Amino acid sequence: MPKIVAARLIVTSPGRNFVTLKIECDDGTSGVGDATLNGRELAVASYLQEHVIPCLIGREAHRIEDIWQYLYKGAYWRRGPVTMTAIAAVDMALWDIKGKIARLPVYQLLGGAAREGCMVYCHANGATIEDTIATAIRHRDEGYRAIRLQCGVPGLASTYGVAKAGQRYEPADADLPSESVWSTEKYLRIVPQLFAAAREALGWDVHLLHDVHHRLTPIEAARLGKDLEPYRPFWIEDATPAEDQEAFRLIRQHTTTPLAVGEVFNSVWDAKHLIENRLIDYIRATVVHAGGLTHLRQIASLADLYQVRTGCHGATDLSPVTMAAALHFGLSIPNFGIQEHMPHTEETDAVFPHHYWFEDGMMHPGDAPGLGVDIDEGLAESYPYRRAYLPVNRLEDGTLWSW
Ligand SMILES: O=C(O)C(=O)C[C@H](O)[C@H](O)CO
Ligand SMILES: [Mg+2]
Repeated sequence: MPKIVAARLIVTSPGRNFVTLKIECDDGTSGVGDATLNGRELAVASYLQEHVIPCLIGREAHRIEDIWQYLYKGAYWRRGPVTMTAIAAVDMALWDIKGKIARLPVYQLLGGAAREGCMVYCHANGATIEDTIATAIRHRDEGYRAIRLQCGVPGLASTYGVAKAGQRYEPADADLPSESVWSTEKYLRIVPQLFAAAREALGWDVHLLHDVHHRLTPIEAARLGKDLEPYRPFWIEDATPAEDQEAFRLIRQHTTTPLAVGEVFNSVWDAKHLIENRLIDYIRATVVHAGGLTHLRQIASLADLYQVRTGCHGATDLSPVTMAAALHFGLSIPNFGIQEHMPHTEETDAVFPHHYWFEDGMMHPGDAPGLGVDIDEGLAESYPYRRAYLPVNRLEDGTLWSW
């Protein structure tokens, strides 16, 4: 049985920060795991370096479940984004190692392909409705079958999901948190207009999605859901902050627009009430922030009992290692719904050579043994870490609000 002899962290910033864990075994096999927590990268790196790596040395790499339980129960302090991201990195690297030793892609170890590929959604954003729709048309022509629409809000200088003129959208945009101003009233006027224009321009054969990004109260979210019903959105996401889980019952009572929640969740316990009470339709927990493949499978299994499907988070702050793991996961589970796909920059793709591919609106993890993604450590070294924060958000009167 291969034993873990070394584990090290690679922190790199090819345009944005990524933390990667590489585990090495005495038979020469190695595996990689993503440990990136946007804006809090070094907290996870330090947790791994100081508290996890010393416990890994000498353990049998094949005992994934036991190592998971050891790191979770053995820490005494459970859950939380830093802990669960660190455990996820170890878990991904161990599945990668197991696949390489078995000479099988990870999805085969998880039960094999349950579908031909994973339907993905991309992002269309623009300062105006017209700009957003022009981008959506381009993405549809590239083959995407599902597109998330976000547009600027007249009267607000910036909003979540919309890039500055001529730039790619990247939320961690400054050395210290930048501040944006938010108006629910202005926002609720524009989004139904965006969806009406999108159906007019794109027709009905493409799925349309929208991310509220935690900014509405339950009754405002209910109104948005109702207003969007005529345009049949695939989902609205994070309609209200999910700490207040009963709030989703109120939203549900008013609208049939499907609800997606959970990109900030890190444990099945965060999702249990929402799932068991049928308060959501899609669970967005991800491999990297929810304890790796081992724990995300548990979340998906619970969700499957209640006909809740997965819609894993896949923004650019999740590295190509997570993207690969998400595709192995999505291909193999019974209740896959959709996977977010926000392509990485060329610099990031070069640092993380990978085998996954996109065709005709679907992605596939490829058939390389393990996760099918690696890290070019020499190239990674040429992009040193740069501190970067997510913005904060305030109402027009200065009240701090959810970003
Ligand atoms: O991709 C999404 O749906 C997001 O909401 C992206 C998040 O803002 C981003 O990952 C935060 O780091
Ligand atoms: Mg989101």
